[in-house]
Amino acid sequence: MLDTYERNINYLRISVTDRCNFRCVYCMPPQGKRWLDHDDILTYEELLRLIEVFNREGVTKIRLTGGEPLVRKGIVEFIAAVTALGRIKDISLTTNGSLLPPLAKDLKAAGLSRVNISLDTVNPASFARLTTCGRLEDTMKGIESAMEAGLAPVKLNVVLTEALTEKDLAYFVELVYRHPIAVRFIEYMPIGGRGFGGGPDIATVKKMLNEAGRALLKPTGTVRGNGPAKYYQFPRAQGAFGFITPISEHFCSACNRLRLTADGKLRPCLLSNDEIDVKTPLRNGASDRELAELFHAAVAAKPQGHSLCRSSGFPDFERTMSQIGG
Ligand SMILES: Nc1nc2c(ncn2[C@@H]2O[C@H](COP(=O)(O)OP(=O)(O)OP(=O)(O)O)[C@@H](O)[C@H]2O)c(=O)[nH]1
Ligand SMILES: C[S@@+](CC[C@H](N)C(=O)[O-])C[C@H]1O[C@@H](n2cnc3c(N)ncnc32)[C@H](O)[C@@H]1O
Ligand code: SF4
Ligand code: SF4
Repeated sequence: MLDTYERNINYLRISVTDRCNFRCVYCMPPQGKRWLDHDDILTYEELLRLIEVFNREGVTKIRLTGGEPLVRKGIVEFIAAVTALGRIKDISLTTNGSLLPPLAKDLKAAGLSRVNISLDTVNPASFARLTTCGRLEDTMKGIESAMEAGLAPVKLNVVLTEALTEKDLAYFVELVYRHPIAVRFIEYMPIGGRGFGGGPDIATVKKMLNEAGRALLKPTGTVRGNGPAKYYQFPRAQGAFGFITPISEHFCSACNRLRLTADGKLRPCLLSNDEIDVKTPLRNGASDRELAELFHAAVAAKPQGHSLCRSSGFPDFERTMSQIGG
């Protein structure tokens, strides 16, 4: 469905839970957040109904996120049910990877196409500090299991922090030469974390990658995805690097998405507090037509760009990133 600015909205990011087994410093406060009660979270049946209705309005790609989507029980069966609808072309998932090893093969068999895994550094101490309670080794095993299961292309999400070192970049260069992995560097967005600064900027990272790879990264269009990353490749490398620049070079003119929070709010823009409640009407017996109208309202409410584009600065965010799904 086209929005006011002629953007085709065909992608829904669904947060299946606000819960997480990590506490990344840029994503949530150190004490975590008060979790939603189970009753406040959309059930899988409710999610399936919304997916069917929104699919008729043009949604063909879905990403499951959270919090950590793999902490929610029944996720494999849910993905199988979405697959069984036979209408969604691309089902993907964003995860911290730590819980993937026992699930990766089942997720693939259920119809999950691919995973994006967060990995900000390969230094175990820095990883533990950034995630507060994560272990590097668990996420590394998760990445291996995703590759073995064929959840391809595996993409890594690296938020730019001061923990990112030359050693990390050398590791990532080696990785993309050897494996068909996409490593994406993401600018920090000031939303709901502990306040954050430092870390190299994108230009510095690109320069350091060129030095570490002893070659020049060239733009490439070969990486499958629905998101905002711009991709580059070294000659003869199997994988690629991507850059996600919501701050220095935003991509709002190509925005193709809505978000659905775990507690059933449709969010027209990641970086705006506006939300439309679908859970209450859904639970009060709304018809498919009425639910479709809420989808239309969310599409109509999509801003042309985030508030920094309008020079009014970011608002005070009411939710953390973990409560929206990134
Ligand atoms: N500002 C902004 N950031 C986004 C948007 N979509 C994703 N991001 C950020 O991009 C990073 C990577 O997101 P992912 O969940 O891995 O998904 P993706 O890159 O959109 O997915 P694919 O391209 O389909 O693989 C996260 O930090 C997101 O918060 C968006 O619409 N606006
Ligand atoms: C909120 S997480 C949810 C999925 C999963 N728990 C994970 O970490 O991949 C989704 C993505 O948002 C990114 N993210 C979280 N907080 C961010 C911030 N303040 N700025 C930029 N990206 C952020 C994470 O690195 C992750 O790649
Ligand atoms: S980025 Fe993902 S893993 Fe880290 S705290 Fe947020 S939701 Fe959890
Ligand atoms: S900031 Fe908002 S408008 Fe811009 S790409 Fe992200 S969700 Fe879309």
